[in-house]
Amino acid sequence: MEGVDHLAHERNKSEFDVDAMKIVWAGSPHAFDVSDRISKLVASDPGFRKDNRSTLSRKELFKNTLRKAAYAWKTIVDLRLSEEEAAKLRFYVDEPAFTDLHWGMFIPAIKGQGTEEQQQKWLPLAYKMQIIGCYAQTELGHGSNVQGLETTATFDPQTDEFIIHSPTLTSSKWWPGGLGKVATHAIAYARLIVGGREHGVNGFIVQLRSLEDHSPLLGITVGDIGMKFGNGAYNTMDNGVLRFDHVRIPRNQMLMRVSQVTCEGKYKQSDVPRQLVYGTMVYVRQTIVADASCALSRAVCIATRYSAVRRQFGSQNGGPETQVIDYKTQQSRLFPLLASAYAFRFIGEWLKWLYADVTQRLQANDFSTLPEAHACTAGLKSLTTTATADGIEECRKLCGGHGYLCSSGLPELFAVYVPACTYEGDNTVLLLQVARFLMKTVSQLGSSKKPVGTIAYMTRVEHLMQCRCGVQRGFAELSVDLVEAAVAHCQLIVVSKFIEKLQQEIPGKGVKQQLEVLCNIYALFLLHKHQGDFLSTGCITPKHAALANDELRSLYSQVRPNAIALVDAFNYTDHYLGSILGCYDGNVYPKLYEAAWKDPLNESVVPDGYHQYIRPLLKQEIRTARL
Ligand SMILES: CCCCCCCCCCCCCCC/C=C/C(=O)SCCNC(=O)CCNC(=O)[C@H](O)C(C)(C)COP(=O)(O)OP(=O)(O)OC[C@H]1O[C@@H](n2cnc3c(N)ncnc32)[C@H](O)[C@@H]1OP(=O)(O)O
Ligand SMILES: Cc1cc2nc3c(=O)[nH]c(=O)nc-3n(C[C@H](O)[C@H](O)[C@H](O)COP(=O)(O)OP(=O)(O)OC[C@H]3O[C@@H](n4cnc5c(N)ncnc54)[C@H](O)[C@@H]3O)c2cc1C
Repeated sequence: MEGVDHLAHERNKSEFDVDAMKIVWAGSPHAFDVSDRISKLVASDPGFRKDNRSTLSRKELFKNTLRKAAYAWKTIVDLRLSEEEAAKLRFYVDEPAFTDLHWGMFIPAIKGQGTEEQQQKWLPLAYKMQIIGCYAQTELGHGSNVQGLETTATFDPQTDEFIIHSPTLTSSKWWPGGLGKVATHAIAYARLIVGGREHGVNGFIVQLRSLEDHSPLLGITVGDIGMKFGNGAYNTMDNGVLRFDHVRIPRNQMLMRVSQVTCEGKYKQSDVPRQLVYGTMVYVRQTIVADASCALSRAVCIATRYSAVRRQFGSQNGGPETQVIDYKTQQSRLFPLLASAYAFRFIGEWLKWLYADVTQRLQANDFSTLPEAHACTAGLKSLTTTATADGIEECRKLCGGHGYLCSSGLPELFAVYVPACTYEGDNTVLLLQVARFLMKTVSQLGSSKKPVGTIAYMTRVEHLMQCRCGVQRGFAELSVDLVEAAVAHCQLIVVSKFIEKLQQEIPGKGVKQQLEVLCNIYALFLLHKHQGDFLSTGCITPKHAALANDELRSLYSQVRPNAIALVDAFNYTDHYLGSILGCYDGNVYPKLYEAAWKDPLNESVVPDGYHQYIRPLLKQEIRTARL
């Protein structure tokens, strides 16, 4: 049955132009072209093979990641790929690595917090990978509370240097990706001390390892923090520990866009807000939102294709059993996730626009939209990563027992993805930031400062005006409710941006109609899930709730014939999906059967350890010996 498309009958049912939807998903014809070309290039190159990750030891796994990163770099250089193509290549190689932090945080931190001069010095080295950087902020004792970091950077005017020091065990840097075994440099965050006075946390470029033999420089103790959740998964990354023992760096290695220290030991603050020291996190949170739709769509693609292949019960007169995708319960779990994948794709696009807009304004010294950008990136990062991590696990369950096999791709995807709920800001901590922003807005309602952008709706919510006295009851006391309010606010953004997307012209037969169905599913599913809140606040009546439920059922029926085409529109190669259950041709069973025999445990019919442990048991030798 090799070469047969087992999902062809499903593909024939679809009512829209899948190729046009692929362009909508990618964002533009150009983005589609790049993505399509590079994903196929990676998939066809045996150097990027990844199906053996779960069976390798940590050392083998890590060395293999180093090999792949070097091979990816060679490919990028040999083929003269553009920055966009290179980023896509790293994405489709699909293996967390030190390069994520080098390109994703180290370089952006220098760009965002370095002066022109610093950028000119460091960026060319970093772009050519003549130095490899990481982002060393978190410590053993403090991650969320950045102001609580203990590492110190004390200015020594005698030598025009900073002395970077870890005064306590808890001040050891702990977690930075790429730090453990690879990075030659770090952006290390430390409390700035000038003339005995403290000036808050700032970033410093610190060389960690020799560029000759990779050994740690004087005063640096560095290593890996150990195995993390799951086999393979995020263990390809060398998250590290780092201690500084009075390490000296030149003064001009303090990132000086936000504040400066002169050679005379004078501390100066620029006109830009201090919060720009946190700017790299805003940037990365925005990219994490865009990534969420990739991870969720990947899981949904696997679960949808497999649900169309898998049959259980319902055979009539010896005919085929029912495809599990036809069960309403399966649809009610799967289709809201499919809708979420599309919703997150569009919110990711919008957030990218918002970030570009705020960056442009910052360059023109307009800081007015920074609080909103912070709230949106923090809140949407929290919402989308929580929903995606939960969604991947739901997809595993939707695939029944086979979803638990590594060859389904779902266990590894979950293990790799789930720390996204913690890194770049714990999701609850981030929602508290959104709540703080919302409460600040509420407290200003009625003043001359009118809320705009994503909070413009607040002026239209009458009862918020009366809530103000309640808010003063204490933020901490009400934090549980405030976090719920923050989630609701973020969901409102997601829904409204999905609706705005539909107001644009969307070419392709039936494409807009499909997106309308998905948008309605996303919104009505939320209403259904939180109907208690909507009913108790009088926003809807029980009749509305029942209608919403009926409408959802009808929407699921409309998605059903298009489900396979809607996941085909993600345009994922089998290599990227990394899942037998999700393979394009749906030829699941022979592939599962074949894969089982390739497991190292099946290399011999009689396992290692038989003579030592099984035979003595069977022969009752163990019991005899004990008696
Ligand atoms: C199967 C294989 C798959 C393979 C897939 C591979 C792809 C995967 C690759 C993914 C790569 C991802 C790599 C991840 C690497 C992770 C890196 C990290 O985690 S780096 C460390 C990140 N750390 C954090 O995020 C820490 C979180 N904490 C904070 O951000 C802050 O400390 C805080 C905001 C929680 C509190 O800060 P504090 O100064 O105490 O703030 P206040 O609450 O007092 O607020 C003061 C004021 O500032 C405003 N504010 C706060 N933050 C910001 C900001 N970032 N930007 C702008 N403004 C900010 C805040 O609102 C307050 O404003 P005010 O007007 O006073 O109310
Ligand atoms: C895989 C991975 C990669 C990482 N990579 C990097 C990296 O490259 N560079 C780097 O610097 N860091 C990195 N980190 C660290 C990461 O940024 C932190 O772990 C994260 O910010 C959470 O901080 P924490 O560990 O201190 O959590 P904690 O703050 O200790 O959280 C523990 C619990 O306390 C709760 N909590 C904390 N504060 C509050 C509060 N104010 N109110 C209510 N509840 C609260 C949280 O919700 C959570 O439930 C990485 C972490 C992981 C897991």
